[in-house]
Amino acid sequence: MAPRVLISDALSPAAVQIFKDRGIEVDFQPALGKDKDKLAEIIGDYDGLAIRSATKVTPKILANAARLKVVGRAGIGVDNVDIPAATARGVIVMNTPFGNSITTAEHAIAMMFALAREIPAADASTQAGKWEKNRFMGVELTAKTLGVIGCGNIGSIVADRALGLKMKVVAYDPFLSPERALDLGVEKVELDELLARADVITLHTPLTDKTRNVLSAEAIAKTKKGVRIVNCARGGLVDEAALAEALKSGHVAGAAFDVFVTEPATENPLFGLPGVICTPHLGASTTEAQENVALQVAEQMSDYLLRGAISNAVNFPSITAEEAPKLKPFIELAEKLGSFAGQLTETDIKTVRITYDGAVAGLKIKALTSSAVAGLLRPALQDVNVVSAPSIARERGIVIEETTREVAGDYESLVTLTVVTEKMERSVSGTVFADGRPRIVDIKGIKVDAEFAPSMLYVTNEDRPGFVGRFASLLGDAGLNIATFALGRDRQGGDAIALVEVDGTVPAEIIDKVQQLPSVKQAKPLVF
Ligand SMILES: NC(=O)c1ccc[n+]([C@@H]2O[C@H](COP(=O)([O-])OP(=O)(O)OC[C@H]3O[C@@H](n4cnc5c(N)ncnc54)[C@H](O)[C@@H]3O)[C@@H](O)[C@H]2O)c1
Ligand SMILES: O=C(O)[C@H](O)COP(=O)(O)O
Repeated sequence: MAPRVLISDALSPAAVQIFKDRGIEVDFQPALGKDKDKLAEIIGDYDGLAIRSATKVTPKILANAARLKVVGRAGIGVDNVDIPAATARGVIVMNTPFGNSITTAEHAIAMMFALAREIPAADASTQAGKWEKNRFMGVELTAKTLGVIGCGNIGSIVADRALGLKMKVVAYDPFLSPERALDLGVEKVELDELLARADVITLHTPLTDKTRNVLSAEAIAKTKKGVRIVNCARGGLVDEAALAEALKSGHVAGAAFDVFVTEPATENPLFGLPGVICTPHLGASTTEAQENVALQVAEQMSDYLLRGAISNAVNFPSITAEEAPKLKPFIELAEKLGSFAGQLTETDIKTVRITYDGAVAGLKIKALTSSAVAGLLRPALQDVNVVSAPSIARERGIVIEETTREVAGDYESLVTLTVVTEKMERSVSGTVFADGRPRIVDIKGIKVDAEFAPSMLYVTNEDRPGFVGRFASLLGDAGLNIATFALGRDRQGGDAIALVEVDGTVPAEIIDKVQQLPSVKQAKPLVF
């Protein structure tokens, strides 16, 4: 069945065409994001949800989204998506981190000019027939200091444009390296120095616990008298009430805001104050940027839904379309090794150790580890997948350790999963042969060679004559056909293992009878 995608925000229709061209069914309902009840009602029918900022992907929406595999944000900020809730439900969340950066930077520069020359007020006055030539006395930007708070993708484009305007640029960003600052031609400073020196301040950070109210009443008090403030990043970076006071007192000469604490902003402390210019979250709204992000998100979502390739996911490592087919058999192997160990583990898992030997060590092992952990947890928790597994394991205090060794041993690639509980430590290893099928090759240090089959019996016993005959007769008498039989032992007369593929499920009473056979230590049904 073709995957189905819902577009619930005003994306460029270019996205619809991409989905169709890729063979994905698509419903374009650009106003649906504002109707959360309707969205909750229909989201269960879709594998993918493409959004901008109007759709709020809440735990309630996710709870109804049984089929949902991916949320694609045509834009940058994913603060309208509950990422932990999506991750816990195994939903990939991806964005388009660069597609609207230039456009948004241009909006910030436009806002700075609009403030410097009071263009909106001058326009309104002129069109009202007032010709107030003496009312509007602007400031020149050349040689003024621009303070950039957050010098990432957008902040650095703004800095570049400002340098082109012959401004001096100082930047506050704890993650900006001195080398990058030098490359950009900006001066890296602490926040207090930026506040003291900037004629214009522009914000370009995400909204986090650290950046909320980065321009608080206290910070605004440290700015130069006559400073102008531009916010085209996120509402909440500036204390709106404190800024309103500073505008009224004349300490701040102007503020140009594209984003607000509450959006849509129908009322706000800044509205109507002198020197205030507002736009309705238009930073990314140009034909070019919207086309970029729509095309990109549709490609990314299609690649994931059709080929398992992951790019720009905020809750999972990237996997390219080239890597995906190479990873696929190893993802299956890791997941099955995890499942094998999970079905045999009855007590709390403390640590999971995964070792990648040989060629597999060069693949995206994060994805493999996540698959192994998903397989391991699934016997206990049905609702876990490769995206949610690491966070669920973390919540349960399970330590995950990974080791890679590029040198190959007996196998070109070998994946070994070791589970440590309070009572025991159990290892299982597997590989993928040229046929692309995963195989178990070692259990607790005993060599075997078995494929994973839908219904299997795992038996450990003492290596004594007669076991195989008795065991096979027991299954035969019960009408159970043995499809494949893999045996291994550590030494003659030592510990032995049998991994047996049977047609159909093995009834519990037969497992009990196997368990009672002489020399048998453990008998366990396994399903894959
Ligand atoms: N108005 C719009 O329509 C619009 C459009 C696009 C993006 N945005 C918003 O613009 C913001 C920036 O986007 P970007 O693509 O440049 O992001 P980015 O991740 O490339 O850059 C953010 C920068 O902020 C810095 N930062 C993080 N914490 C900081 C802190 N405590 N103090 C100072 N700096 C800090 C980071 O180091 C990074 O360099 C985001 O919030 C994004 O959602 C708004
Ligand atoms: O984070 C973003 O990309 C911007 O805030 C743009 O939001 P929008 O897609 O709703 O215009």
